[in-house]
Amino acid sequence: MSGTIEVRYIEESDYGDWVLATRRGFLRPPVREDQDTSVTPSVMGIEPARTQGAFDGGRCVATFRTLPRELTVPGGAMISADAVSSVTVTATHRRRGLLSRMMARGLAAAKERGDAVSILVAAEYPIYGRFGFGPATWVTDWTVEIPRARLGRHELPDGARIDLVDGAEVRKVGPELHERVRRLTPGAINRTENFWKLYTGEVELFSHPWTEPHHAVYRDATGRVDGLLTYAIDDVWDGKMPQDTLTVRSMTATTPEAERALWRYALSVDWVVKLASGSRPPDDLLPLLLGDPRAARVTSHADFMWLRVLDAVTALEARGYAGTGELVLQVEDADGYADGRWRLTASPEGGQVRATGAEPDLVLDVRELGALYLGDESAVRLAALGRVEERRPGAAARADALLRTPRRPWCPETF
Ligand SMILES: CC(=O)SCCNC(=O)CCNC(=O)[C@H](O)C(C)(C)COP(=O)(O)OP(=O)(O)OC[C@H]1O[C@@H](n2cnc3c(N)ncnc32)[C@H](O)[C@@H]1OP(=O)(O)O
Repeated sequence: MSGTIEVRYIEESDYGDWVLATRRGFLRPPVREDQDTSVTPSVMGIEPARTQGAFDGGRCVATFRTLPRELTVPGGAMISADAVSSVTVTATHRRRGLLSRMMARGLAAAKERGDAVSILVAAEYPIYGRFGFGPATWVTDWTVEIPRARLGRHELPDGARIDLVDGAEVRKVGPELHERVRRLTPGAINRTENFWKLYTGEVELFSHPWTEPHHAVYRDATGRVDGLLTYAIDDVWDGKMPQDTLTVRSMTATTPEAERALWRYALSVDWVVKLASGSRPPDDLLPLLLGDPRAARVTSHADFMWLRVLDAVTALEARGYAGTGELVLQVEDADGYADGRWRLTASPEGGQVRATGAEPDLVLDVRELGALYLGDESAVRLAALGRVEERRPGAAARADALLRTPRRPWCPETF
C-alpha cells in the first residue's frame, strides 16, 4: 500500500540508494559491488532540497528531482522554470500513486518559489498531461542519403572558417556561444558548468559510457564563434567502399550563415554517405538546404519539452507578441495554480494580464495553455480538436495571430 511508503526530500546519506533507484527505474543493468557510482550525485548536480525519494522499508523505490533553469520565451525574455528530471518508480511499485505524490509536492514547491512554469522532457506522451503539462516544443530527426542530396559546390562566407577543436577548447568557447544561442531561441534553457563537463567527457556519468566525439567550431570573419557542431562517425566499409554515417550529437548556431556552413560541412566529409541529424526543430533548415530535399527522410517526429504554467500572469507578461489585440482566456486548472479568467492585452511592446469578470473568448485547460505558450501549437487546431472552446467566433485565430512565432521554439537538449 502506498500509505506505508514515505515520500520525502532526501539527505546526503540517501544519495547512493537514490542513484541506484534511478538506475532501476530507467531499466539500466544492476550495479555490481565493484562498480563505483559515488561520483554520480555531484555530476548530476543533485540538490537535496529539490530532490524527492519514496522509501519503502528504508529502501528507495521512486525518484523525482527538479533543476533551477531559465527558459527563453518568445521575444527573448527569460523566465525561471522548474525543470523536472530523474522521474522513476521501481517496477515493483508502479501505479500506486507515487509519481502523483512526488509531482504534487514538486509543483507546490515550484509555485512557492515563484517559478512561472515547470518544464520536463517526457519519456512517454501519456504520463504528464494529467498534471497540467502540455507539449510545448517538438523535434524532428532526419536521415540524409548524402549521394542523393545534390548539395553542389559551396564556399564559406569570406573570412569565415571551420576548425576541429578538442573538448578543452569547447569548454572555453561553448558556454559563451550558448549564452547567445539561447537568447535567440524560445524554448532553450541555460547550461550549467556540469553540462559542459558532461558534453566534453571531462566527467562521465556511470550510466552513459563515454566515446570522444569530433567538435567543429564555426568562426565568422571577425573570429567570433557563431556555431558548434559535435558529431561521431562510425567506420563502416563494404568491400573497398566506405559507408560511414555521421551522427550529430548537437549543433547550435547564432546565425543562419553558421548553421548553413556547419550542415554543409557535415554533409561533405569524405567517406560519409549518411547523416543522422539528431533531434532538430521541425522547421530546421536542413531538408531545404539540399538540392533534393527528399534525400532527407524523417526518422522521428515527436513532442519534446512539456510545459506547465504555474503563474499565468508572470508567464504571459514575460513573453513578446507579434501583433496587437486583446483576448479573454478562461484557464481551467484543477490544481488551482493558473486557474482564472485573464484578459491579455498584447502588442509588440509587450503583454499585460489582468483578472477579469468579462465573458471569455476562449476556454481552455492549463495543458492547452502549456502547448500554446511558446508559440508552437495552434489554437485553431486545438479548437478543431475540441480541446479549446471558442466562445467568440474567430477568437482562436486571433489567439494564433498573437501567440504564434515566426520560427518554431526548440529546446536543444534533454535535461
Ligand atoms: C521527466 C522525466 O524524468 S521522464 C521519465 C519518466 N520515467 C519513466 O518513464 C521510467 C519508467 N516509468 C516509471 O518509472 C513510472 O511508470 C512513472 C514514473 C512514469 C509513473 O509512476 P507511477 O507511480 O506508476 O504513476 P502514478 O501511480 O502516480 O500514476 C498516476 C496516473 O498516471 C497514469 N500513468 C502513469 N504512468 C503512465 C504511463 N507511462 N503511461 C500511461 N499512464 C500512466 C496511471 O495509470 C495513473 O492513472 P489513474 O490515476 O487514472 O489510475
